[in-house]
Amino acid sequence: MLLLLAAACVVAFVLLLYMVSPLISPKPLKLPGAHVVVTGGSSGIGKCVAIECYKQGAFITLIARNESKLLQTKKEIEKYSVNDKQVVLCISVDVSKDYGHVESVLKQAQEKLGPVDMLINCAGTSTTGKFEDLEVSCFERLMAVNYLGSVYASHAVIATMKERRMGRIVFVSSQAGQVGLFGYTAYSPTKFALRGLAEALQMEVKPYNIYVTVAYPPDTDTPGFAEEIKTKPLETKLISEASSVCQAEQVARVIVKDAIQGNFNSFMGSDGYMLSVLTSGMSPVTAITEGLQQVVCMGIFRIIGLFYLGSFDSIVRRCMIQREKSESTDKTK
Ligand SMILES: NC(=O)C1=CN([C@@H]2O[C@H](COP(=O)(O)OP(=O)(O)OC[C@H]3O[C@@H](n4cnc5c(N)ncnc54)[C@H](OP(=O)(O)O)[C@@H]3O)[C@@H](O)[C@H]2O)C=CC1
Ligand SMILES: CCCCCCCCCCCCCCCC(=O)[C@@H](N)CO
Repeated sequence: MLLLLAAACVVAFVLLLYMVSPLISPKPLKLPGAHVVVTGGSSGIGKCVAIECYKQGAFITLIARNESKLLQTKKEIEKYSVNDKQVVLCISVDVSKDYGHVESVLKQAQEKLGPVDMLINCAGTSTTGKFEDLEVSCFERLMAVNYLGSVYASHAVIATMKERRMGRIVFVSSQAGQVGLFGYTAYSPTKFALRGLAEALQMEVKPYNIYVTVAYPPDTDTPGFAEEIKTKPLETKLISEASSVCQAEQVARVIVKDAIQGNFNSFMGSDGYMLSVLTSGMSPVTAITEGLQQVVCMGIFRIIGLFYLGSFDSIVRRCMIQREKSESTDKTK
């Protein structure tokens, strides 16, 4: 009897889940004919995101500073056209400098290609090093580009999206925006900031059928990453080995898929999954099953996470001892 009751409860619960899930899950965005703006679209992840959207029939606006890189990328993207109406527009602007300028170029882009359906904030840069070795200007610069750059572009398109009651905004954060690690004192806070912005903004714009996505890519093989690795402290390199290096095409595919579906969280790989569950906090869910998984897995992932943290601490300690040894032998020479 009791067993029957329990079974009935389970069935009722599952039915309830199915009933409420359409309330939570957004309708997918249709990319064919849509206008997609990609900041940082001339290189790395942004370029691959632009190609992925173009392949699916979107019109693209690329935003970055270097004009020749933009034009070269435009040519590269155009090879993937799926119809002869598609356009790739290039805009050279620094997203971190003057809001008025960013606003006016986005207005021009909308006059040419129509209102923005999806904005992907991918322009960003990274500098690693020990806290005391990084100049304070570096903290200011990274916050300006990675955080304020995303604020400016999003601010410039949100009013039209609200009027049209549709749209997608993507913030490209990082796994370093979910956990603070050795060497990332200047970079991590800029990526954590995007998460706070995204949560608050999502709550404001959800009734207008606008969905916000935060992507947390791991180390990804891009020109930016190649630059970063030149000055990376040994500790940061060793710690980062906990998560493998991804290809930009692969990362872009996941970001575009999640953005189309309106998922708040976008991650890749098993460590990406664990980090996202662990750091889900008060972030919104876009499927009931997502919430359930978080409830069930949080505790066990915390235990796994503590082991990771322990191993990171021992990497840092070993490197410190090694450094001190080599410094003292240097002195005796
Ligand atoms: N690669 C990685 O390992 C990871 C990267 N990320 C994030 O993904 C994003 C892209 O990274 P990635 O592809 O490696 O970077 P790249 O350095 O390869 O590309 C960066 C792009 O952003 C543009 N950009 C940089 N600064 C500005 C600015 N001030 N105004 C306008 N455009 C700008 C660059 O063009 P230009 O210089 O001409 O302006 C370029 O198009 C970044 O936000 C990064 O933090 C997240 C996790 C991992
Ligand atoms: C249970 C929990 C598992 C935890 C696993 C933790 C693994 C952390 C590795 C993080 C690597 C940092 C990526 C930064 C990438 C980035 O943004 C820069 N490359 C930008 O250029």
